[in-house]
Amino acid sequence: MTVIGTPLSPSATKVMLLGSGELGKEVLIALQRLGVETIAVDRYPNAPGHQVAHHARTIPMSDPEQLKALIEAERPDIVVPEIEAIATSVLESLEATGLLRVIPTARAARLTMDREGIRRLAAETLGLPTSPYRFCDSLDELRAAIDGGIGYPCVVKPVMSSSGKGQSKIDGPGDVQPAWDYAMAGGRVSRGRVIVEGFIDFDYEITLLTVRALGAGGQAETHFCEPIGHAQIAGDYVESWQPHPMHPAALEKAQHIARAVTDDLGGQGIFGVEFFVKGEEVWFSEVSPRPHDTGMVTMITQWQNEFELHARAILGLPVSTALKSPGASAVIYGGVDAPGVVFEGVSEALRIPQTELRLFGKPESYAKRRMGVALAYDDDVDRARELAGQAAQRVKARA
Ligand SMILES: Nc1ncnc2c1ncn2[C@@H]1O[C@H](COP(=O)(O)OP(=O)(O)OP(=O)(O)O)[C@@H](O)[C@H]1O
Ligand SMILES: NCC(=O)N[C@@H]1O[C@H](COP(=O)([O-])[O-])[C@@H](O)[C@H]1O
Ligand SMILES: [Mg+2]
Repeated sequence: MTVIGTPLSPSATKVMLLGSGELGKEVLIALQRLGVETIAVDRYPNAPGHQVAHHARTIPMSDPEQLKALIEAERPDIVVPEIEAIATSVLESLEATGLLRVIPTARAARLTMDREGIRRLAAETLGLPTSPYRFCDSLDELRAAIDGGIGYPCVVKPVMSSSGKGQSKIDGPGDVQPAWDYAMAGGRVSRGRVIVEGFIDFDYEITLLTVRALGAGGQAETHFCEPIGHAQIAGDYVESWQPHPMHPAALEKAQHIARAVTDDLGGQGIFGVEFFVKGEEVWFSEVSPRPHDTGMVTMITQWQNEFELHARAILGLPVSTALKSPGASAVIYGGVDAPGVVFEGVSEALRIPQTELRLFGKPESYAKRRMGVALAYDDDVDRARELAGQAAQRVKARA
């Protein structure tokens, strides 16, 4: 049974977020509402989550010594990874002491830290359908992998990256060298290894938010949210909507795969399981053992959004994945490279009916940095997409 203490007192239930961007910020808000004492950690000061937590700490989270020292100093009950680039060996050794819990598990954080652990688990251990793939450590190996069977078109990604950073599509031999160079420059943590995947010519792609929470008897239970459709440009999500209609056979396959992956990863919390779908055929793409960027739409579509679901599941509380209304989200990019930007058009955006905005408060804008998101609801999901898109377009950052 869950008990929650009083923040800033000896009885406090303390949760540390490793990564405090837009997703962590909402998890922190959900935890605060449940009376949890929160510690937000990120690699740079004044990250979105730093601005709403009880405590804000800035360290390079991929440095094992600094991460260990911080966790030992703060003594959280629960550690919640929010990005993948974390020294997960430290989490595994601390979890083994039994003094704290890692969400969902330290092993899940390690396996999803880079693309190799999770891809080999899904495709080779669990036998799930994925794109064909090879891992390569040099340009020559990349060329050999493509010529040796992956073929064209294909997609190259640094093994450790997200939001499309360092990712490119290769249509022919002339694209190989630029794709390699871009991957080397674009990973979140530099490492000379990439995955090359055969290109899947899908009809649509979805995120299936999957929650592992505790039932009344204390046993793990799996809950699925309605499928979230999304559109990506250069590997980064620009728009998402929920629900995305699916053929019942495809939905059943996706749920079956999501259950297989999340059962193996174990623990408590929400997972964003990504799929490519063509007709009734379904490919597993990847999984985040944490809230998913495309799931920001649930801030307007679900009674319990993905951040609240994560907070509840982490704490061992009951969850509901029920839909409140169909809806959509549209990303607001920085558009400019500048610190301390000013957002114009906010009231014009919110004059569009049935919309909401989130401005994340990132201290510095880059042209392609996600700075906010517009949300809209409507019984008609296409109408919701139009409204969210219009609202996002009206918001402009300036230096
Ligand atoms: N093998 C593939 N075939 C077709 N499209 C692909 C393939 N791999 C990736 N993509 C496209 O690129 C997008 C991003 O890929 P992926 O999810 O692997 O990258 P990511 O950097 O981990 O993104 P995020 O962290 O935002 O989820 C996918 O959602 C899809 O639109
Ligand atoms: N696809 C993963 C994802 O969306 N992660 C989210 O982006 C933040 C980093 O943003 P930044 O690169 O702008 O600092 C992360 O902290 C997380 O909230
Ligand atoms: Mg992805």
